[in-house]
Amino acid sequence: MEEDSGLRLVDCRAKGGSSGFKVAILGAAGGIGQPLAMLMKMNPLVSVLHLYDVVNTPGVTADISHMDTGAVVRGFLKQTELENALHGVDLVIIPAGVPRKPGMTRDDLFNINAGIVKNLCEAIAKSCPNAIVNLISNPVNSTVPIAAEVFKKAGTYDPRKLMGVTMLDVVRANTFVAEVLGLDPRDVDVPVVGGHAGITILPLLSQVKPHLSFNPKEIDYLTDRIQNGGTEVVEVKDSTFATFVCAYAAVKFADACLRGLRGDSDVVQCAFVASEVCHKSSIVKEKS
Ligand SMILES: NC(=O)C1=CN([C@@H]2O[C@H](COP(=O)(O)OP(=O)(O)OC[C@H]3O[C@@H](n4cnc5c(N)ncnc54)[C@H](O)[C@@H]3O)[C@@H](O)[C@H]2O)C=CC1
Ligand SMILES: O=C([O-])CC(=O)C(=O)O
Repeated sequence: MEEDSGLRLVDCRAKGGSSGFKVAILGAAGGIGQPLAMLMKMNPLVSVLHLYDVVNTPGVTADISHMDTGAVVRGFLKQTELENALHGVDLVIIPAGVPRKPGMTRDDLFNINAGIVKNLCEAIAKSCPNAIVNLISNPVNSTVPIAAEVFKKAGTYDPRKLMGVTMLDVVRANTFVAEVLGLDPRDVDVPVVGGHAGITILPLLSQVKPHLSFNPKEIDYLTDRIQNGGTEVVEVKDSTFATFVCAYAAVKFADACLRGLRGDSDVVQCAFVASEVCHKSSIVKEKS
C-alpha cells in the first residue's frame, strides 16, 4: 500500500500562476539553448515553456524547473517527442544545430544545419502551423529561406511569422556605439538591417536614435566591429562562439514577439524576413 505523502498538491507539479503564451525552444540543451531557456523561464509573458533537444533535456529541464517563476517547464527528448513538444505552441525559438569552429564561416554550417532546420520546420508545420518562428541556427541567411520553402510546401507559410534572429547585431551595435561615444548602451538604438553574416550585416548609423553623428573613422571602425562581432568572440572564447549574448538577444527579440502577440502596438525590432524592397527598387530602376 502506498504511504500518504501528506502533500497538498495532488499532481505535485507547479501549475504556474500566470496566463500567458506557450513557448518551445528547439536545441534547448546547447550553448545558446540553456541560457535562453533560463531567461525565457524568467519572462512573465510565458506560461508554459517546452524544452526540446536530441540530448540532455531531462537534466536541463529539472534544473530550470526549480526557478520560482510562473512558467511551467516541460522537457522533451529526441525525435519521438518532437510533436508533443510543439503541440499548441505560440512561439518556437530554434537554436538547434552546429556552431562554427575557428577558421570556418557561417556558410560552412549549411550542409548540417539545413537538414536540422528542415526536419524541425516540417514538425512545426504539422503541430503548430500558426506559431511564430524565431530562427537562430546559422547560416541565418540560408536557414530562413529553407524554413520558408518547407512551410510553403506544407501550405502553412506566413511571411509575417517567420523571422531570422539578427537581434544580436543590434545588441552589439548598441554596445559598440555607446562605447565609442561614452553613452549608456540602454539609451542607444541602432537599426541593423540585411542578414546575419559579414557584409550582409548593415548597421544604419545615420538612423541611430537618439540622432548621433560619426566621423568617417568611427563609421569604418563601428561597421567592421559590428559585422565581425561573432569572430571577435571566438578568438578569445576557447573554440566556442557567442552563447550568452546570443541568448540575451534572442530573449529580447522573443519578448518583442510575445508583446506583439499580446496586441501591443509599439513594438518595432529588426529581423531577417521576406521583403519586397529589392524587387520594388529594381522595378523602379527598370522603368526609369
Ligand atoms: N542568429 C544568431 O545571432 C546566432 C546564431 N548562432 C547559431 O546558433 C546555433 C547553435 O549554437 P550553439 O548553441 O552555440 O551550439 P551547441 O552545439 O552548443 O548547441 C546546439 C544544440 O542543438 C542540438 N541539436 C542538434 N541537432 C538537433 C536536432 N535535430 N533537433 C534538436 N536539437 C538539435 C544539439 O544537441 C545541441 O544541444 C549554431 O548554428 C550557431 O551558429 C550562434 C550565435 C548567434
Ligand atoms: O559568429 C558565429 O558563428 C555566431 C554568430 O552568429 C554570432 O556570434 O554572431
